[in-house]
Amino acid sequence: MLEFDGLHKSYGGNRVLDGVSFAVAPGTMFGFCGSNGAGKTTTMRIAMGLARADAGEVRWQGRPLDQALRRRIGYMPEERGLYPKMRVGEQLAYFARLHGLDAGAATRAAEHWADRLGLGARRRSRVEELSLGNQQRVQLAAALVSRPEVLILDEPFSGLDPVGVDALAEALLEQVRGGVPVVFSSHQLDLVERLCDAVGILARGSMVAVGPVAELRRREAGGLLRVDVPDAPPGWAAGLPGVRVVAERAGDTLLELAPGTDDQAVLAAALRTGRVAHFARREPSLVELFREAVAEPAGEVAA
Ligand SMILES: Nc1ncnc2c1ncn2[C@@H]1O[C@H](COP(=O)(O)OP(=O)(O)OP(=O)(O)O)[C@@H](O)[C@H]1O
Repeated sequence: MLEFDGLHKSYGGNRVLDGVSFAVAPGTMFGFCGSNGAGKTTTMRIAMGLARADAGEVRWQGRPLDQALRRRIGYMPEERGLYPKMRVGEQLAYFARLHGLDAGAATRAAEHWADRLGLGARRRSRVEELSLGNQQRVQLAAALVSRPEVLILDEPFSGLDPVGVDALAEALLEQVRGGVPVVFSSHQLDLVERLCDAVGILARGSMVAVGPVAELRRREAGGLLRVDVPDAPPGWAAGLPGVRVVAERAGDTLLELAPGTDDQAVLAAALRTGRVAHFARREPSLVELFREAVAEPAGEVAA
């Protein structure tokens, strides 16, 4: 297990992390989500020893991370970290050697990952000559080239075109199939939902939701009901007790039911308007879960 355990971190009076805990099992992909400034980068930097936690620790296979263990981690920093003048192939081989591969193995790994990430034709180019998206591919190759046991990636998908996203996603899934735990931060929730076994949402200094996406969606599904009543007049559900109309378009209506509200009463009201084309509980999307999770509780906003 890769375990983030009770991380606290303040910068001056700004409390950024207030007990961040989550775990990533070997062979699983974890999507690390949260608003801008929530503390995702800070959490990853603490894991990599680039920032110091005020309290808490990060462990891999039960051992707190130290510099020796960190050499076994592939890390993609948010600020990126390539040498602009170095050629792509040399750079990748250099990173591989830094992580302990011998010269021959480092060159082979550099070639392999350049090809895998669609950079084969650019191996002799200087990094500064590449587009931003291609520099990003190099950065990812740099994280993979040392055959890491763990991958920690800060927004690896940002700025990639759809082909680049697919190449990166396939490379990461292959690592997962090989038993590597992968944690990556992202604002691209569709990707997180598609790729990740589990997701964590960071807000107000701690993880406000953690678990498999399907489980989180099921857990929150209780309140949402989609009713399609094509013949109903606009506002047909507005006065129903315990019901809030979330959206309504030509009779296709999304309702949020307060706890304890009888959905059969809603069905009866729907039938009174005429034909009911659809009536079902609806699971929220990850975007809706995210919005809900990061929203300030009403009391705190007032405060
Ligand atoms: N070295 C630092 N000194 C002071 N404040 C910092 C430092 N690093 C981060 N912070 C603050 O910590 C908070 C969390 O920043 P962080 O970069 O970890 O967020 P994030 O979740 O990665 O955001 P984003 O999604 O925008 O990348 C922010 O308020 C930021 O200003």
